[in-house]
Amino acid sequence: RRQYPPGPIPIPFVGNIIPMIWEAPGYECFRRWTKKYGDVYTFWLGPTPYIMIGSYESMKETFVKDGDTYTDKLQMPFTEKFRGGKFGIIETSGHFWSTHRRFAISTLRDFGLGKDLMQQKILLEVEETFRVLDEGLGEEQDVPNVVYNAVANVINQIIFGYRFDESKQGEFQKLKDLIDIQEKSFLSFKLCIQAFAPEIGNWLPGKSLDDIITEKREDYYSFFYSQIDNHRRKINFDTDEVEDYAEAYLKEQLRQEEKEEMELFSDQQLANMCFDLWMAGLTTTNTTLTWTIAYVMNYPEVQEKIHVELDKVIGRDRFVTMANKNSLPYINAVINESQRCVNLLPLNLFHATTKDTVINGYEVKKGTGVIAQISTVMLNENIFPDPYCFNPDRFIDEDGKLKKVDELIPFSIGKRQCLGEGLARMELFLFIANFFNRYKASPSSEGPPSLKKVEMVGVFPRKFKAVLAKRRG
Ligand code: HEM
Repeated sequence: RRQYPPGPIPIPFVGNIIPMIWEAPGYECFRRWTKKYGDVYTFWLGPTPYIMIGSYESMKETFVKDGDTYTDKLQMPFTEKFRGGKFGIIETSGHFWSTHRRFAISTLRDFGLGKDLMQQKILLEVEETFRVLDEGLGEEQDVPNVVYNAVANVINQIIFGYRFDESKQGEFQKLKDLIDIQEKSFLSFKLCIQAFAPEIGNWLPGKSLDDIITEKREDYYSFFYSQIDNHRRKINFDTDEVEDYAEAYLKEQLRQEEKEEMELFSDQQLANMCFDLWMAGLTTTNTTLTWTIAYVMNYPEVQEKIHVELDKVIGRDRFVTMANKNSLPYINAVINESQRCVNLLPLNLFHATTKDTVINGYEVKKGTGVIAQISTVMLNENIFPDPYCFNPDRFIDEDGKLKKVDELIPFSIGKRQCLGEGLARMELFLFIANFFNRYKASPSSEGPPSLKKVEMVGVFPRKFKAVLAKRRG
């Protein structure tokens, strides 16, 4: 331990994971350790040390100013087994990772900026959401379920070019069940321990990670491979026009084959890229949206201010579009504050150093785990006084304009910062602004949605019912 920055004393085999699991969802132990040991300390996940970077300033010194040093990943053995090797983007490193990251970013950027495809696809889902919710006006409705379907349709449209309409409900239900099982699995104490401290976890009773991986892997990948086959059958290689990510990838695959560099753009990598984009794009955005609606419903004065702003700037019966974003500072402040309070990833994703380096005076070897502790930064009371209080006004300045606060980093920081940030921001804005422009949301007979985070290690979608009234039209 002496070679690493000081931190909490690890217990053999489990390291420091017990407080993280006990103090769900995990923010408080990290905040406590940052106060006790400083903004750079060591946290042990089972037998592996991770250097935690717990302040914005230290993240800038490391992840930003020396970005290339912090881009590697340590792949967990169970995910390598699930994927069938080192594939995808979230857990790969080096040239392979940077090639696919560049390709995915430029493809998404092309959809967003070049052709406005992204906004069109999202607005289509906003419209569909209205159609479904309008059918239950005045009754208690499962709003999160409607939001979930919409977000799943957006990501599926972007990756595979189609939405789950009536004819695809069976296929969609199968995927939903799989995601549900995955979420529930990671809420299990055994699986958490097994993932991070296998020596102990393997001995606990109940289904093992290996059992679950073997059971579910085929179900997931058969969906992605059948999509790839469908695309290959229909694709027109004679034009450079692309409508979705899978099509863009297959065309790039052909270009690479012509250069005889086939391994980089294999089908297995495409299936894993789709898996990563699908999962990362669905669960994060869905969770943030459901919590945002839940926060607003708990603060009627916030909903009132949203309505006043929308009435002033947008007016009656039209969609809010990205062109209106800069004229709606209060909605932007509500989304910022929701993202800060949702604080989706108490631990964030793990990185590793690409070379020997020095962190806070400590010599650190290549391949050492490092984590940008974004949840601690977003709960720093010096930047965000009374940090657990939901207060969108903290993002509004004296002139009523949106205040930029650097420490708001829900998408993380550095070269592996969220790749879907542009898409996510667009979805959050278009869904929240249009939802509250159309409806007033009131609590069901059970009261406003609970804002308690009880699950271990993560933040999960809020489940609640709401009664909606149409504001106009
Ligand atoms: C509100 C929504 C979202 C939030 C809060 C969020 C947050 C994050 C965070 C914190 C990371 C980890 C960055 C790090 O390693 O330091 C990440 C990575 C990632 N996100 Fe998101 N994300 C969101 C939506 C999306 C969407 C819509 C997509 C897909 C289009 C996406 C795709 C990814 C991918 C692929 C990575 C891994 C990037 C890499 O390792 O290079 N995310 N995200």
